[in-house]
Amino acid sequence: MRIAIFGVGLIGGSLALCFKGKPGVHVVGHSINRSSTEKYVARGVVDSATTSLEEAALDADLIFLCVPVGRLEEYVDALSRLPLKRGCIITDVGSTKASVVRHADKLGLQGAYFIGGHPMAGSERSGVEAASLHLLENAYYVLTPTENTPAEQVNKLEGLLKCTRARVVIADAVQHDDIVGAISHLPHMIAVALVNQIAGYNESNDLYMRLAAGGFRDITRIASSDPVIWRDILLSNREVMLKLVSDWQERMDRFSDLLRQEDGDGIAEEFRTAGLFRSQLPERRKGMITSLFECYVDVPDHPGIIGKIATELGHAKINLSNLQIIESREDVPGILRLSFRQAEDLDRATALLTSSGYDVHM
Ligand SMILES: NC(=O)c1ccc[n+]([C@@H]2O[C@H](COP(=O)([O-])OP(=O)(O)OC[C@H]3O[C@@H](n4cnc5c(N)ncnc54)[C@H](O)[C@@H]3O)[C@@H](O)[C@H]2O)c1
Ligand SMILES: O=C(O)C(=O)C[C@]1(C(=O)O)C=C[C@@H](O)C=C1
Repeated sequence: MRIAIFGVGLIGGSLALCFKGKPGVHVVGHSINRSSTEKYVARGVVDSATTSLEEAALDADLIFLCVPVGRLEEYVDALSRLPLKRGCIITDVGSTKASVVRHADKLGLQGAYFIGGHPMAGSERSGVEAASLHLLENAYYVLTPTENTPAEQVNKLEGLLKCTRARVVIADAVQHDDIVGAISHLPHMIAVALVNQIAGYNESNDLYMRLAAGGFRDITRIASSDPVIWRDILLSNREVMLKLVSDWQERMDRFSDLLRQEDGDGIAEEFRTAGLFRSQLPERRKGMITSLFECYVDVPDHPGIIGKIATELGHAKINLSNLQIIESREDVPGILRLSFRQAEDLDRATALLTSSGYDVHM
């Protein structure tokens, strides 16, 4: 089986790593730059790489388009002009689905099938350097076949995606964009607006930046995402975003009213409602390179306490992937953030530390 990946960056590279080395599979990477193709091979992410679109697509059974959303349609067009292998499946990983699915449907590929795709995993990092074999593990992977897509082809793609260990979900492309606009694209816009607002204040007083602690970091991680990738996503989902921004402004207006009216009960109610909904979110799944499985441990301000916790975990053969002190002040208990690569390690660490008398929370 020959799998071609156009754009071997964070997502394309992570997919390539999932397929590479499987028996009978050859993964070919495509980039418009020779230096990039050399890098893909040197890093061992693909079996071969080329700058030629024709060469990459030739005889491919499966083609993944992993370029910015704004480039997807021209790739579908270019592929439609090539003599593709009969039964070839072309899929993409773009964060919006309606426009590319509509475009491919209109085009009517000869002997090949287009099935829109979107793995709901990622990170604020980009490029092949950020690719990971585990990125998509346990994440939802949305496929958006249309009524013209044969079920057999969808099943074939679903079967191939098993290598990623993601969970496939079938959705309508337009509905996908409404929902993902709300739970992914809007948060990115809010994070960026918030960072830029604070950066403005910081120009006259750098204490803003120096005091920015856990809360600011937690809500703004995604503001460091790639500008071109996100420009394309937001423009492609423009209509949906305009409605969502307007709803967001209404939410902010509500907060302004509550503040103006000094309505403490109303403010507390907003937090209560939000906390309740958030506590019902599905269990945190792996799907991000940076966050993985995490828990927080309240630690007393004793010298050597961090070493003691790390040693306890080590003795129990629990693999810690990161450890961060997020709050530590004299005479006040601190908070340790522990990150693990496996859910099982998180569960075992929680049980162990709780039985040793530590307060562990998620
Ligand atoms: N970053 C995420 O969290 C995330 C998650 C799911 C899906 N996606 C989608 O995956 C796709 C790729 O995003 P990524 O995060 O892997 O980005 P990336 O920047 O890591 O990779 C993009 C790849 O496309 C190539 N590329 C960039 N501009 C190009 C152009 N003009 N022509 C041809 N190739 C070009 C780059 O060389 C790179 O290999 C996007 O469509 C994005 O919407 C991103
Ligand atoms: O975790 C992140 O950094 C992401 O931005 C991942 C995220 C998301 O918003 O959840 C971003 C874009 C994708 O299309 C899918 C996933």
